[in-house]
Amino acid sequence: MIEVNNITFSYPGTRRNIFRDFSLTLNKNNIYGLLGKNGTGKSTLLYLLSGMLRANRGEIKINGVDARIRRPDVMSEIFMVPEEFDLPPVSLDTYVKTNSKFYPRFNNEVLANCLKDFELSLSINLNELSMGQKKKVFMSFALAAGTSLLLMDEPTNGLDIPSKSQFRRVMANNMSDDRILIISTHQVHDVESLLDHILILSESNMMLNASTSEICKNYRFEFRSPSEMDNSVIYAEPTLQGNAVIAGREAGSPETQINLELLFNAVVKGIIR
Ligand SMILES: Nc1ncnc2c1ncn2[C@@H]1O[C@H](COP(=O)(O)OP(=O)(O)OP(=O)(O)O)[C@@H](O)[C@H]1O
Repeated sequence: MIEVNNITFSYPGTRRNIFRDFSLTLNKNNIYGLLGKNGTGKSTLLYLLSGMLRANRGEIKINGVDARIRRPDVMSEIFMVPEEFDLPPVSLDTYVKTNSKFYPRFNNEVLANCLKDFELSLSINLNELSMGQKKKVFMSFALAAGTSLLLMDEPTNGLDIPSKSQFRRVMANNMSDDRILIISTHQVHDVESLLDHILILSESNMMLNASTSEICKNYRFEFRSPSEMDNSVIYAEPTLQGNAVIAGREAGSPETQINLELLFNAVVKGIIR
């Protein structure tokens, strides 16, 4: 469990509080989608959770331990895949032998399976990879590390079209009950089928903090013709297939799949809270 308790944070040398008296609780066995407009603080929040940035006030507790302490046993339970990163110019084998020892539950079988799903070989040199291939290797390593908290910033940026469905398969196959996974992204279609919980961040506060089951229980996401636009419609956007609609869901009516882009727009406009 992660508890963010009343944190205030501004970058050194700046006056603007990115977070002010901000709190959040995250529970294990959940894949969280962290959404928000540019500059709202999604990456900053991931860095704060990882312990790489420190809040000016308040505290972040990872499984009951203050993240700022950076105790080795706490750090070995956290893995962050940033949006951009470099890997050292070594073979994957050398990289794994050097770095896997920091993660007590590192699982070579998981690494091999993830790389296979991404159609990558185990015998590769990290300096011979494209950015997209590096991302697949690093995400495979991250999943194999078996940490209880896994943070991913824009994981599908730079992945080609087939790799995006490979990504969903890899994530779904390797998510275990005892983990918290947070995916920060603007590529909502790449992740919407994976998520258990949606967090929508606006400047310094959470505009939506709801499980996908709660959202599906209360709302229907569908396309409607102009003649079907009745009082049940809460939010609508015109599209080529008709109006994309969020409508109130009557008890007993079938659940629909969340249209995350539509939900995001409705929340940002203050129509759904
Ligand atoms: N190193 C830094 N120094 C000062 N300000 C920073 C720094 N990094 C980010 N910021 C500011 O903090 C705010 C939040 O940035 P952050 O990168 O967390 O947003 P984001 O929601 O991840 O944005 P995006 O969707 O564009 O990736 C922005 O206003 C940004 O200008």
